[in-house]
Amino acid sequence: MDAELIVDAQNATGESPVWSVRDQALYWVDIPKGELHRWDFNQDSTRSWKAPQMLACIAADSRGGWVAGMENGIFHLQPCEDGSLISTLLAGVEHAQAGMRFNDGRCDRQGRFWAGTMFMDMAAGARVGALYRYSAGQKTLDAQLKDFIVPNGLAFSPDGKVMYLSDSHPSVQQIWAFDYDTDSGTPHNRRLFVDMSHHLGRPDGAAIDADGCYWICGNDAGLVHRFTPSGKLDRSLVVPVKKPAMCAFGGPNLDTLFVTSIRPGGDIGDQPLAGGVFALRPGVKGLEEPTFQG
Ligand SMILES: O=C1O[C@H](CS(=O)(=O)O)[C@@H](O)[C@H](O)[C@H]1O
Repeated sequence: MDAELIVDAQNATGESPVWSVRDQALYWVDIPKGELHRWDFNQDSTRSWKAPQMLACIAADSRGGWVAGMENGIFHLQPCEDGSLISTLLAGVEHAQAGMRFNDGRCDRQGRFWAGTMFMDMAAGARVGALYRYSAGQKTLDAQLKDFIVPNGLAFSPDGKVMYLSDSHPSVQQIWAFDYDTDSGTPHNRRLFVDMSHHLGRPDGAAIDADGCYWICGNDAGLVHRFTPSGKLDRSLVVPVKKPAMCAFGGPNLDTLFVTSIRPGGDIGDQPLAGGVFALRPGVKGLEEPTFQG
């Protein structure tokens, strides 16, 4: 199955693809450039907006616009027709140290926004990242889980009762599953779901399909893996870049797997499409992404 390039975005770090059923469009971000992008399915056209800070993860807000994890907090973003982006701080974060930002994030099936933080100099291996939950009206954020280097791969099972989370750092490369209390929004009973050091690529962004299988980008390996709910590798799909970053189901029938990617600095050698957004037809359908409930 061939991956089709849909946008030659040349993203530095393309992440957080989200299919909007309402707009019939794929939204995603370029983290270090602080850009929000939209690819319109019917027009095959792209628009972009610039945020005032690094922009790491987004979830559609049921009241309009987006909830986003950025450098120093959770923001509301309103992209405007004139090309401007109105950003409003919803809740600030007290990072463990300077030089941190949000990373991967999404809503649970009840519409609470979850996002993790990391120290931007990944090479330092600083275990200072934390996972935060943001619910409407909150003004401050409390860490729900701590001691991550690069929290990533956040996803929720179709019934919302299992939460998945990984750490991408080369020294960790684990994906965990938690029982998730949908009433209180609390993860517990953490256990190893997949040890990615036994598979190709580091775990990056993830998506869940309608069968409850977990799709995870194998960063550095040019692969997107599908794991069954029991943690067994079902298949691996190839993308024409080494660093796929995150995937999301979308398209009118939710049967397309969109994959964003990373364009490393310096000589990109044999990967001219690095940083692009790709579409795959994996033969399974995804689920509509939950919106933030304000
Ligand atoms: O900045 C990020 O980096 C890593 C990818 S990489 O190590 O640069 O290849 C990624 O896992 C993370 O999600 C992203 O925010």
